[in-house]
Amino acid sequence: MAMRAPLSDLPVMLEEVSLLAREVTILDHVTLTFSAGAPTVLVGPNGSGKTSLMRVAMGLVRPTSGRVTFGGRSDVPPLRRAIVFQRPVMLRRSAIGNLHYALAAAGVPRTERSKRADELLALVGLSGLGERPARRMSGGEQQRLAIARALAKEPEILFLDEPTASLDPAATKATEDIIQNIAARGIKIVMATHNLGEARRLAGEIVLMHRGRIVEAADTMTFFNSPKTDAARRFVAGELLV
Ligand SMILES: Nc1ncnc2c1ncn2[C@@H]1O[C@H](COP(=O)(O)OP(=O)(O)OP(=O)(O)O)[C@@H](O)[C@H]1O
Repeated sequence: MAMRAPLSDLPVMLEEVSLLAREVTILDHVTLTFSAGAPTVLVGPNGSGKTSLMRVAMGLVRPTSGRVTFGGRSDVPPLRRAIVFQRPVMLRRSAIGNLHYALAAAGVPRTERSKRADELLALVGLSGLGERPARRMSGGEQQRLAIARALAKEPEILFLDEPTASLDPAATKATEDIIQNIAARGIKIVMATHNLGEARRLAGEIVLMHRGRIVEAADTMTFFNSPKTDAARRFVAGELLV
């Protein structure tokens, strides 16, 4: 059995987090908590800071100021956190080969890897495609394989950056089903999307970002039915936030 960290990374808390790059403010005093439970969906215009927020919350980037803690501790290595980027890069191997690599990196013993890889492929609906060269798979298949790969380390929290961007409706539905399935297993999902229908379908809570700030954070019903800020009202109505 792989050794399990005895402590939880949850909740992931950002307190007054700001991030500057070359004097440009990318995140501006963001305070937000990701707790176990239904998915948190990040929405907001291009460049509003969704990806940057996830990178900071994952612990990949240190904020310029403010604090990030994982289960109350700082500087916790990302053993129980995973992120799938918008354009995941696969190794030049089969789908199964990619999963074996991730399982080895996660410390899963060699004798258990084949069984686990098969389970992960099934979880993302790719059973039967294990021998395909990963880089030859379709965009939607690669996105699902990337999710399976991220699950190899049995994360408590999984960050997904626009997992259905550029997918057609059928592939989007398949990916949404997988996300719901993962959430139902008790893994906290935090994801960015530009698809408000998807946000409505998947989210327990919605966080609207604009110019590096959180302009509204509320449970999904409240966000869509009675947004408090003018920006959120306009966003929900489909107007452009500039
Ligand atoms: N390392 C960096 N150096 C300079 N600027 C950066 C850096 N990282 C991000 N930015 C800028 O910060 C802003 C926020 O980017 P981010 O990718 O977080 O936004 P986003 O909300 O995820 O956007 P999108 O919806 O387009 O994916 C953008 O203007 C981006 O160009």
